[in-house]
Amino acid sequence: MTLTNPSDVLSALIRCPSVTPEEGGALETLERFLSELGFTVERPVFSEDGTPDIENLYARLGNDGPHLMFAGHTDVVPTGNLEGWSHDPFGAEVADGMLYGRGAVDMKGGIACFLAALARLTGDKGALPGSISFLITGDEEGPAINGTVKLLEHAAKKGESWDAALVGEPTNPNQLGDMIKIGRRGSLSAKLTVSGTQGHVAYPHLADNPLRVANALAAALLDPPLDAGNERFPASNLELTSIDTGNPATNVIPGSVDVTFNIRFNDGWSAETLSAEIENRLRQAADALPDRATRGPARYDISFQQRPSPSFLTRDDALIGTLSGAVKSVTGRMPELSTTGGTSDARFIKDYCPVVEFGLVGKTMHMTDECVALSDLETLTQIYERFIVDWFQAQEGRV
Ligand SMILES: N[C@@H](CCC[C@H](NC(=O)CCC(=O)O)C(=O)O)C(=O)O
Ligand SMILES: [Zn+2]
Ligand SMILES: [Zn+2]
Repeated sequence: MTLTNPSDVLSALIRCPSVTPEEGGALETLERFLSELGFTVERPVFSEDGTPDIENLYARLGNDGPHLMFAGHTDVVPTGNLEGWSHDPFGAEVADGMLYGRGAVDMKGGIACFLAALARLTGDKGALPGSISFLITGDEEGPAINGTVKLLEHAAKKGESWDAALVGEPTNPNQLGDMIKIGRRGSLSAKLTVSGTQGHVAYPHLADNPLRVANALAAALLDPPLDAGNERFPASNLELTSIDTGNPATNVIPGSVDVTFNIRFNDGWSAETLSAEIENRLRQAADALPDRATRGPARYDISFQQRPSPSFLTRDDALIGTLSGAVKSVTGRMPELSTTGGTSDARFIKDYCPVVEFGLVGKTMHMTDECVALSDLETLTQIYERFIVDWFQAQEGRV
């Protein structure tokens, strides 16, 4: 195997079953590869009550600035139904020009391409005109508590600082060159509990069905829409994720119901203003309920997630321009600058340096038969190579 070949690197990583929170040998493999390239590697483990211990990796090549960070994760989501896979999810099998395996695109593939790009650059041209770091967690797909956020704090405490960061998440919807992510919407989850009075379905006047109230309150959450979006971000969106009474019987009115939902919000909101809006909508909907004269006011409780994700937007035009230029020069396509989709660990990195995201095609991420075209691995490696060279050159121009 050779480190300049991204499919060799990716195959080795896919063969490590690193389903969150298991390290699965993936960080160990990466450490070996990075050490071969001359990186100084650290493997801190972070812990917190109520969460699994998580292994992480921070590696640096070079001692001087400018300093570019590549960030990502080696943990992967579970395989799901094994019968849905036509290839071993940890076998790294190749068929018809596609490399199969969990993490192929999300995002061991991105890591493999960046590592191969560096192996080519350091092999061809020797020392870098600055430093490059890998900031890699084993806790992106999980609670994200013992991962990137703590790794950044840990490295910064030791005196590390960065001029820019590239996250290698799969940002392209259909083909390489489609899309760069320059920001992310925020994420806020919540649970609404509505209490009623349990009873017999044939005697509803003796009970107080919480589902009737929950139905009205949920409708008020969904309509009107939170906003229409703006030139920077798509519209904010509230999705119901569960309505659960825990009631297995068909002839019992349940005593209470939990309604859970998640909101993806743009930069018109903060978690605080959004929580206030939700509380306000619930209050108004509860006050407007008909037929509560005999049963009294609706009884409900709303609780919001402890650690919501903020929205963010990268405003470093030079960084975005360098990445877009690298994508265009290799693929011939000018990528869309987007803030669509989910959130990512870039939400933590943005507190330390400007951050942009570009990786593989995300079509099969989290699915059975996750796979990547071998040709995409080669193209992304060339894009990363171009980006690294151009970024360091642009830094010289800045001095
Ligand atoms: N589990 C973590 C973080 C969840 C992050 C997740 N991101 C994606 O699925 C990426 C998809 C994309 O790039 O559009 C999400 O948005 O839920 C946590 O909850 O902290
Ligand atoms: Zn990912
Ligand atoms: Zn993922």
